[in-house]
Amino acid sequence: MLIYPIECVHPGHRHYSKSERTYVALITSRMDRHLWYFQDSESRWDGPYSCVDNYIFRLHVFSEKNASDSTSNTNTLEELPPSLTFVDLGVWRVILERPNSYFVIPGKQTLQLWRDTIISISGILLQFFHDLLRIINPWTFAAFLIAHLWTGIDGALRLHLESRALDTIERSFTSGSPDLREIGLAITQRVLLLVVSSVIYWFMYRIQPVIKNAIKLHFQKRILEANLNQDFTTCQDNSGKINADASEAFYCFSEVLDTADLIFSVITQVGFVLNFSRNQEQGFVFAMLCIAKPIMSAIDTKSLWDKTFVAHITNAAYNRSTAMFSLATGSENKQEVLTCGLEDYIAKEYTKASNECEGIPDDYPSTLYGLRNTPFRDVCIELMGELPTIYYVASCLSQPSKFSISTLAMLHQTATSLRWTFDRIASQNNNFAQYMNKIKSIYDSISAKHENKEELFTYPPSGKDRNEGMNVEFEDVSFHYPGTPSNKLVLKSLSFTLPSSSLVVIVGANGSGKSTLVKLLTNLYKPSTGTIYLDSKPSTTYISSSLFHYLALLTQDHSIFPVPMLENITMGDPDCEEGEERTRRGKESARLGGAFEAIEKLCVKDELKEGKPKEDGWDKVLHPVQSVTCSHWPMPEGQLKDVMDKIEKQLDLSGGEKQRVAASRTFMRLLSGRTKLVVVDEPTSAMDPEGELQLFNNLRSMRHGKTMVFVTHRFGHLTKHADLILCMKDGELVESGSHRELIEKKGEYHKLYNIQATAFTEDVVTPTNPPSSRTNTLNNEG
Ligand SMILES: Nc1ncnc2c1ncn2[C@@H]1O[C@H](COP(=O)(O)OP(=O)(O)OP(=O)(O)O)[C@@H](O)[C@H]1O
Repeated sequence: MLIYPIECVHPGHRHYSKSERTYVALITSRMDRHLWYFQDSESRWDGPYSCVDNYIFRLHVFSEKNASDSTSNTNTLEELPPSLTFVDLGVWRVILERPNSYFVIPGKQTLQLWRDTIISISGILLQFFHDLLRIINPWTFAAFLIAHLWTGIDGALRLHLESRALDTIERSFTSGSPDLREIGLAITQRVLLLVVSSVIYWFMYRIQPVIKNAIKLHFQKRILEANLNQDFTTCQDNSGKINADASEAFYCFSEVLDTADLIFSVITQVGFVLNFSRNQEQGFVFAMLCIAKPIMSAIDTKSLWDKTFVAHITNAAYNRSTAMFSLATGSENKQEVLTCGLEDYIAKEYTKASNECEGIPDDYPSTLYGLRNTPFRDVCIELMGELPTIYYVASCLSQPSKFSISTLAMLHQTATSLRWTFDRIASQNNNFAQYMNKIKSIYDSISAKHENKEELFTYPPSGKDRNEGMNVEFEDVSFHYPGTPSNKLVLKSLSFTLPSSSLVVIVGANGSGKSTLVKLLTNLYKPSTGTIYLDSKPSTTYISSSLFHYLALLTQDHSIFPVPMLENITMGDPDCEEGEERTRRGKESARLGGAFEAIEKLCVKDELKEGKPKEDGWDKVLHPVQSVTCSHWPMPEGQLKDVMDKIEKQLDLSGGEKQRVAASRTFMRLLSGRTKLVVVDEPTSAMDPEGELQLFNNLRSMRHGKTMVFVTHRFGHLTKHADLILCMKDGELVESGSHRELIEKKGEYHKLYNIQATAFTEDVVTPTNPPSSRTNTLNNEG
């Protein structure tokens, strides 16, 4: 089941109960109600964030009319705090920090940005280089550094040699007797410089991939560890997501080196200019005029990158056309698009929406922001660029005897190099700030902290009987999902006890809080108020990892991992000793979970591995990570395409079979013998009735020494075995007791139960089972 990109989302999170996902799909596919629209709070931009960073976008509800009448930008934000302001640029709304004063000295902001960036990142930069020195061999590091810095000297050296060569040639022409030795020496030096530079650049580009890979692997490992150490609550929160990209670390390094080169270039080139101008009358003035334009454009850039901002698309028609485009192109939507006959509808809606936003630019906000400048500034800067030539021509006209071709050529060369270097400074300014932010975000991510600071004890507590399941006690527990703006309670004042080794069934209507209860039971979330006691100690006082060691959780959201099928199952008990025993247990678990036959069926001949008869289904990786890339897409017909198709070929299992694999993983965990609490949350939605019955029977057969909790809408198989049934409604525990007690109460449980019972008794009418003799199978169970 898919959620279309035009979806209803709670602000700040994207979670639904299982049934809500269905309702959203229904609402969006029928289009007969309000169209709920969500502005993506994740489309964030790099930049030095401060208060804008955590600004939460509000859910905005458009009526269908609003959505179609949407060429104008709509204000989808909560009232902005006074320190923020916004500007609409094309389809974008850009939220910025309000400037302290509208009169800004040109260049002041740029200089402030440099200062702030340097102050805020100097510590991190030191740590970054300290880490790099540990990752990269010091000799390679030094060689790479020197090669990089060479690019800074290279320009000035070339200018120097060129000036010497030109000077010698001019002197030869004017004197009438060429100084061949001098000319030869100048040319040789220049050739030597070219050779040395080429070798250095060759070396630099050769070792660059090696260094890049070492840095990426190092930071990838640290990001992986940070992700693994992150607790569930933080990981569910958008702002807590670890989004850092390890490959960026190398580019950050490269950016720091580029900046160092640049500084070096500036110093050496300015040095050359000063030296050169010492020998030329008015040379110094000329040099200053050369750099006036680049300096001016460097410090007075009207760029968005030197501002703290968040940009988001507020043009509803634009968002709608994007949504329609993704509906048409996403392979995950294809089935529903075809079967609902949505082709014409999507094409029509796309055209309608894209017509509405025609002519409204959607370029990057920073580009659009730059276009707001008046032409006056550009004209002034361009005119400044002409000053050196005007100045030189004027001085030649006033003193023609001083005219020299070589000086003119050199001054021209110098002016070009200087301009180029200063232009680089203008663009480097933004890049440097961006990349420094990236380093910061990488380090922020890898130092993400655990939420629970009180963890004191390891589970199980001393004195716990090995043959007993976990005792669970809820004392006045309420819960709201962290980050939900309204703090709406999803569970309200729950108090109950699940005795050790009992079999408990939780029932209730959709959205009543069953799965949330499961997340609290398994310690994924902590209660907002109240206490959960696990074997008489508050759950928050246990070290989470030690507690998880004794838990087994099976839900319908379990996934197939991108590893071989057998490993997919044996990962249920990572502590199981490698080798034959692990394989035996894996296969035994597959039998118990009902996945054995499905996995055996995966046995196929691997056409690429010549001579290898058949690949074992147990070794098959169902959803391998993408490993193939090609030069053309789609690949033209031919042998190369055949090879690619074979590499790409994938097998798949049915939904029910995948659930069986996930169940097998849980059995692997149960076979470890240490599990004390088993929680099963509707894991059989896609299974056939026989498979479901078998799974529940197999789970029950292993209940010795375990407390077992089942969440289910299908009561038949389980309730008659339950020691305790908890019936939930709107986040409250409305009834609890045995099946018989709850039926006798004639309350919520009785109502839910009877709906299922009636469905069976009214519909199953066969010649051997005439209406008069209908049997109420389910009621008889009670
Ligand atoms: N991650 C989340 N953040 C915020 N609210 C959530 C989150 N997950 C669920 N909810 C809300 O909590 C309520 C209870 O959801 P829960 O999944 O516990 O219900 P349920 O009883 O398991 O429903 P179903 O039978 O449909 O699976 C729902 O109203 C849902 O919108």
